[in-house]
Amino acid sequence: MTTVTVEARELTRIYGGREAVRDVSFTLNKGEVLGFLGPNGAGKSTSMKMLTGNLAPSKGSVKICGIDMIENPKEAKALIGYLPEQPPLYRELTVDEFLAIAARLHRVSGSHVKKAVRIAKERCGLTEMGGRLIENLSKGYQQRVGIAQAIIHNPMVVILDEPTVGLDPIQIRDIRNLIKELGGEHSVILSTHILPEVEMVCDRVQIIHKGQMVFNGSIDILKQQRHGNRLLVGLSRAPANEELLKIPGITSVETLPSGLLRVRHAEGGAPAELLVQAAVNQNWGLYQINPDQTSLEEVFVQLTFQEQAA
Ligand SMILES: Nc1ncnc2c1ncn2[C@@H]1O[C@H](COP(=O)(O)OP(=O)(O)OP(=O)(O)O)[C@@H](O)[C@H]1O
Repeated sequence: MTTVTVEARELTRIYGGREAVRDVSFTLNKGEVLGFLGPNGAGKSTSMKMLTGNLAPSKGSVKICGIDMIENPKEAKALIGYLPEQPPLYRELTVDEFLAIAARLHRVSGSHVKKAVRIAKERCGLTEMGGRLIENLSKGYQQRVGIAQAIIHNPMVVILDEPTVGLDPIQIRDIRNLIKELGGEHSVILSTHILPEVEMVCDRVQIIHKGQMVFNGSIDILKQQRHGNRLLVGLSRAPANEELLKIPGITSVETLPSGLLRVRHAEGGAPAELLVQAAVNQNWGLYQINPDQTSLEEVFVQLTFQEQAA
């Protein structure tokens, strides 16, 4: 049975008469990692703050495991772990000291604090770092400490706002792996402006643009959009485009600067086999044929453009 952990309904936030977030609704199930994707200024942080009870919505509601954030904020917040965009770290403390304080703030009972700190450190790859001052850690390790404080009370829902910003590629890879692992036991909402990050880490994605949701679906649907209806074809003795257009299903042919041909085909049509047969029969010198994927960036532009045009 799927357990709904987060239910957001028509979340709206108005700043000085301007809607920073408008009518954002979604549900999140146990174990899912949801990507909350959007360019800078789209309204991600504002949404994260409303979801975590740090900012009151102008309209709409949030329920965490069925508990209403406005009616029962204490109970609802206890089920959430939150890493804000600016991690709340006491840099002059050691990792152990800081995590012990975070545990107490999250109401972990005195006798369980030590164990909670140990488990959070283990899960975040910080076991060897307990005695180190936070200010002396690399940014990647500081971010791990930020995630460790978010999961110290073993919350149902973990909300991470742009957790990989400012990290180097290795640190980014490590943090993404850690987020994936968290998804097994917790529900995770990952706010990010990086499309490949969502593809690597998330099961589901929501795209927010100018405060409104423009896409809400499984990561597979987003990936399918990337495949589009295009093939990249290399022919060393390419015929005139008209010859290729005679192949059933092919709707257009474009020669790219690299010499490759971008062949578009009708929705559902798969002319690759016919094209290969024709190339062999007519000695066109076929040396490459593969799907021409739309980048996630292109998909994003298409989705946000559709929204603007609507
Ligand atoms: N306290 C505030 N007062 C007025 N406007 C605000 C406030 N906080 C955010 N905004 C505006 O609301 C919009 C959404 O901001 P938000 O920080 O939620 O976006 P974001 O997607 O998280 O972007 P970023 O990744 O750059 O933080 C922006 O236009 C921002 O300028």
